[in-house]
Amino acid sequence: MAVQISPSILAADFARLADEAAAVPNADWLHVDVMDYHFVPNLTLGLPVVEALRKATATPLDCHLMIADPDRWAPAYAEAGAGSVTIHAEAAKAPVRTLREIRSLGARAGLALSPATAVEPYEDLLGEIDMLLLMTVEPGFGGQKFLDIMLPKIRRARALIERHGGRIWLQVDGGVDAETIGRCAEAGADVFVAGSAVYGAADPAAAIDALRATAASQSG
Ligand SMILES: O=C(CO)[C@@H](O)[C@H](O)COP(=O)(O)O
Ligand SMILES: [Co+2]
Repeated sequence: MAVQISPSILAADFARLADEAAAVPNADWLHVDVMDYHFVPNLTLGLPVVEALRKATATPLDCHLMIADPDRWAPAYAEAGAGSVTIHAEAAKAPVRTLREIRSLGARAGLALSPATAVEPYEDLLGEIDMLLLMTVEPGFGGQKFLDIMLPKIRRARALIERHGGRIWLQVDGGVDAETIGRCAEAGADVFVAGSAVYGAADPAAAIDALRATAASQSG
């Protein structure tokens, strides 16, 4: 699978989101971190901002829902035009129903696992998803240090995905930068979220090109 880069707008200037989206024309996705003060101790943005962003950019939106009730809200993000909607396994009470609803609305369905959540118990859900998101920091904030202890989990997830036909994208999110992306790619990730490493750079588009090149050089 070709490397994909999904810059997180959590690290962008929220007062200039349309300009910040335009600053990364080479991004495959725009990663939109939705937080609700309940699932995580932070509050970011919700449906009205996703709807506005949808109109402001042609880049597909990769919505990462860090919210307490994804079963209730995830379909609305697909209806708002997100290209991909990812729910957390720790929060969803009816993940199969919710993932099916996301897909039926035309979006890709993602399942996210926080660092302490093992991937193996979710093997039976792999047929319901298009992307598995492994958090490589505790969810809630950008700018945290990459957790190296997640590398074996990335390898195990890649092996599981391959056993199921290799169709599912494997996304890593948190602390992904020029120094850590190569290890993630080598371990089997193929979609890379990067917030600070892109929007903290003087030239965000050049930072994406550099991240993509490093990941491509390390992926198997
Ligand atoms: O979901 C999250 C944080 O909960 C991420 O998407 C962060 O926004 C990534 O930011 P960096 O770690 O790359 O700065
Ligand atoms: Co995220």
